[in-house]
Amino acid sequence: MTHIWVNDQLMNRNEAKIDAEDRGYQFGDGVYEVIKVYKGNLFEMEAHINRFYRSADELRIIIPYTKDVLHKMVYDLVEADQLNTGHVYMQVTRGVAERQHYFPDEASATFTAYTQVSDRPVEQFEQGVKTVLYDDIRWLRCDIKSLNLLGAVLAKQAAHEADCAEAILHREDIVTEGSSSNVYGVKNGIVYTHPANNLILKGITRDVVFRCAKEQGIEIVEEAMTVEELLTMDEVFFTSTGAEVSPIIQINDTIIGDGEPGETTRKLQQAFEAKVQESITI
Ligand SMILES: Cc1ncc(COP(=O)(O)O)c(CN[C@@H]2CONC2=O)c1O
Repeated sequence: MTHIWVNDQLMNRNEAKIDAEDRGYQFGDGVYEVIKVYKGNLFEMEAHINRFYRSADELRIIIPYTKDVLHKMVYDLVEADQLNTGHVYMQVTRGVAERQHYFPDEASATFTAYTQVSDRPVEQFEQGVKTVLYDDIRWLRCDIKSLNLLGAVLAKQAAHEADCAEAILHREDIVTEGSSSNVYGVKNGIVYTHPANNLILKGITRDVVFRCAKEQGIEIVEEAMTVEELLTMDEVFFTSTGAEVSPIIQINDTIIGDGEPGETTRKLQQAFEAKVQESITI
C-alpha cells in the first residue's frame, strides 16, 4: 500500500478524501510539481521546491510549511513507499470554500503528495520520438506551474491520437514549448530554445541541460524559433522531468535531420546521465 500526504497527515493512498468544493477541483486554483526519484534519491529537489513556492507566491497561495519541512515530508513519503525509480507528484490548492471566483476570506491551502513508480523511457532516449504541432492556446502565465492544464491536455490528446509522444506548441509562427516539456533545436552545433518568460515554463530539466551545455562547451541561444526554422533544424529534442533529454526525429510529416538522434543531443544526454548518477548517493 502506498501513501499520500493530505495536508499534514500521511495516510494510506486509498484513504484520501478531497472536498468537492476544493478550489483545485473546481477552478484548477493551485500549483504542482513532479519530482523524479532515481534509486530512492530525489533529483533536483531544492530547485523543484523553489519553483513550487514561486508558483504559489505568484497566485498568492500560502503553502503552510517551510521549505525544509516540505522537503522532509517529501523525503519521508519516498521512504514510506520505498520508491526506487519513479516520481513524486505534489500540489497545493487555495483550499476549500463555498464556490465563488474571487479568493475566499477563509480557506486554508490543501496540500497533497504521493509517489508513482515510473521507469525511465530508455527506448525513447535511444530511438527518439515523433511529435505533432499544435496551437498554443494556453493563458499568458505559463511560467506558473498551475493546475490549469486544459491547453496542455488538449494538445497531448492530439499527440496521443496521432500516436505521437508530444505536441509542440506554437503561438502563430513562434514555437514556445511542448505540452509538458521544453523544446530545443540544434543548427551547426548551436542549441536554440525559447527564452524563459511568461510564455513557457522554465523547466528544472532545462536548467540542468543549460549547466550540462556550459560544461560541454555547447552554445545555447535563448531565441524563439519559427515553426519553419524548427522543421529545418539539424536536430530537435525536448526535456522534462519524465522525458529527461529525449530526441525528436519527426514533427508532423517532416523528418528531422537524417531521422536519427543527433550528435549534440547525444552529448547532452550523456552529460545529463552523469548528473543523474551523481545524484544517486547509495
Ligand atoms: C508546460 C511544461 N513545460 C516544461 C516542462 C518541463 O519542466 P521540468 O523540466 O521541470 O519537468 C513541463 C513539465 N511538466 C511536468 C513534468 O512531468 N509531468 C509534468 O506535468 C511542463 O508541464
